[in-house]
Amino acid sequence: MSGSSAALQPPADAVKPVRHPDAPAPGELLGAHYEHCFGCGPGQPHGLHLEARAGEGVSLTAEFTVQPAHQGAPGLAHGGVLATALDETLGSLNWLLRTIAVTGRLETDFLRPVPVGTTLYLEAEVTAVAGRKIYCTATGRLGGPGGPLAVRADALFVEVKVDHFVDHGRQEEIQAVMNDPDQIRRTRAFEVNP
Ligand SMILES: CCCCCCCC(=O)SCCNC(=O)CCNC(=O)[C@H](O)C(C)(C)COP(=O)(O)OP(=O)(O)OC[C@H]1O[C@@H](n2cnc3c(N)ncnc32)[C@H](O)[C@@H]1OP(=O)(O)O
Repeated sequence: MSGSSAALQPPADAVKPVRHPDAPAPGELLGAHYEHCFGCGPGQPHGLHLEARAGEGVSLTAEFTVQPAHQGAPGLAHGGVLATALDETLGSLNWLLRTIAVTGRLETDFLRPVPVGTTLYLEAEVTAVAGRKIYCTATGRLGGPGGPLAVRADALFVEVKVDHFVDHGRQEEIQAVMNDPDQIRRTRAFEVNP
């Protein structure tokens, strides 16, 4: 079964998303937003090391290669890891809007098993925005853009202030980010508009 629930249907007053004028150009790699992010950070040895690239409008593509550390069943990717890849890809869209937002709801369809060693090719786009609510959708294909559809997701992200992280995050990590002399790295840790 597939298709998103009523909770992920944009309301009647939803509008089309607007790409931020300073969003990276189509084709540009977005880079990791935070070194220790499990989804994209280079500082996580068993992380996904997902690489996202800006697309046209408010869309992007991303890739990640399933490693032995990502197994659930023997030789197959864990479903939670695949959901993480979708979540990270969808979350990266907010950089194109220059909005700080967190996942409120993520609905995932697992359509085919994904073997270890496979590169999952992901495509995502924001479909609608209603106030603080950002509606988006993503697919993951085996091997490349024309590969078989393996996973898909619909999600709702909710815009938050940077206080969301400062108030709830462990002080150790928040302080380390705040003390980073690199302003871009500091702001991107929370995907904040610099
Ligand atoms: C920095 C980028 C990192 C990217 C990494 C990948 C993304 C992530 O994994 S983020 C981490 C996982 N997510 C989280 O930890 C979020 C935890 N949840 C929260 O903090 C809160 O519940 C939060 C912020 C989502 C919403 O709370 P709050 O700010 O009080 O807003 P709230 O008033 O409840 O909701 C706002 C609107 O969203 C809707 N909404 C909120 N949650 C949901 C949900 N689960 N399903 C449907 N609608 C929802 C509400 O109904 C409300 O709608 P309306 O405006 O029409 O009344």
